Amino acid sequence: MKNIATLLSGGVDSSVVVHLLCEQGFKPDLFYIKIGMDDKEYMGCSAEEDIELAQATARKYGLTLDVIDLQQEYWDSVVKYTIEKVSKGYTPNPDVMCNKLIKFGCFEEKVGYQYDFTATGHYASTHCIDDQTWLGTAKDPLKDQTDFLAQIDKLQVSKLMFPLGNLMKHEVRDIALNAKLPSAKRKDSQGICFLGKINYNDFVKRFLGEKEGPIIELETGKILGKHKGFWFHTIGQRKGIGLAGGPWYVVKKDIQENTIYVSRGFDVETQYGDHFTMNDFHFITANPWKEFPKEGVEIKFKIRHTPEYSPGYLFQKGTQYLLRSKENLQGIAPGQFGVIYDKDAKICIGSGEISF
Ligand SMILES: Nc1ncnc2c1ncn2[C@@H]1O[C@H](COP(=O)(O)OP(=O)(O)OP(=O)(O)O)[C@@H](O)[C@H]1O
Repeated sequence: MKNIATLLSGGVDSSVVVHLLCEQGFKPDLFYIKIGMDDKEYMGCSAEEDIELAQATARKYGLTLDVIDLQQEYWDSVVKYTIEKVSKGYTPNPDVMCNKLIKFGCFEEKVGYQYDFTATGHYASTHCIDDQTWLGTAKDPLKDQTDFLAQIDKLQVSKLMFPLGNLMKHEVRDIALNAKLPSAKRKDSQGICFLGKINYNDFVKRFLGEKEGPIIELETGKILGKHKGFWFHTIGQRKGIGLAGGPWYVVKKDIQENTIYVSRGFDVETQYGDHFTMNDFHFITANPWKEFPKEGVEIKFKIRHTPEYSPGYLFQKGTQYLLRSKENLQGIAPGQFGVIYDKDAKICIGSGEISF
């Protein structure tokens, strides 16, 4: 019998994982990971509510729930990475790092290593091809979370179980309602591990403060207003720029000068690009392409958390990888991960940070 650790958040998805595993005859040990600060200013009381719901689920199935405190580790790794990137003008992705370093990193070192598998409620799948485990996409394209998992490694993926990968979200909700799970009627969580629970700008302000700088129209050079620090803005951003007569989009940032450049209009050319390079490209399981043809390898990719996979070509240039998109892309922001899939978007091959 497989020995399974299950990461339980108190939300609907991971509770359904517990239900499905028990239905299959497993008796998983359940773990809630504490990653936020106890500081109420940051967290409100949602962690307490999460833990109560997780405990209720554990009781319902007669399983044990342990709370694993990884707050310090989270701040030392994920928060540090986030602030470092933001201060250099990049657009970080804390969720990607939380999965790699915390949920499947520190947790594995402290607890997970004692188990054969770790199960989570991520919408993703695993596939065994040629004796190796590969990360696969989820059946529900709206819920697929492989882009958040695209920095995990071969060892991590080989130990993971994603029991929801073959289900649509509405099926998961139905299972939760029919099984009368304590979390059945809970709303979906909104992305970013703990940052989703606080105001992102307040969080950034606490670390980097404010520093006024100009907002300039790219095409005319006209100063249109002021911003409070380039770190509050990201390429492609439309909301929260504070200018009248829009839509305005952030199209460029000058970090040295603390200047934000914007363009106006629904479909302005300066918003678009069709290629980017990635540093330190990370293959999850292996590099499936022994050689890169001159015309590139045909792939699908994502540069942000969207349901669509975009078509493009991947090229290798020394230690860097270059992606050329078949379609124009809006808001290519350095720091985001370019996540690469096979051409049918079935396997998530890996990811690399988009460089300036
Ligand atoms: N604090 C936590 N402790 C333990 N596991 C967690 C925690 N947060 C998330 N997870 C695990 O990671 C998975 C994906 O997390 P995400 O934040 O995307 O939640 P979700 O898709 O809304 O899932 P859920 O409905 O279970 O909260 C969860 O299903 C769960 O298995």
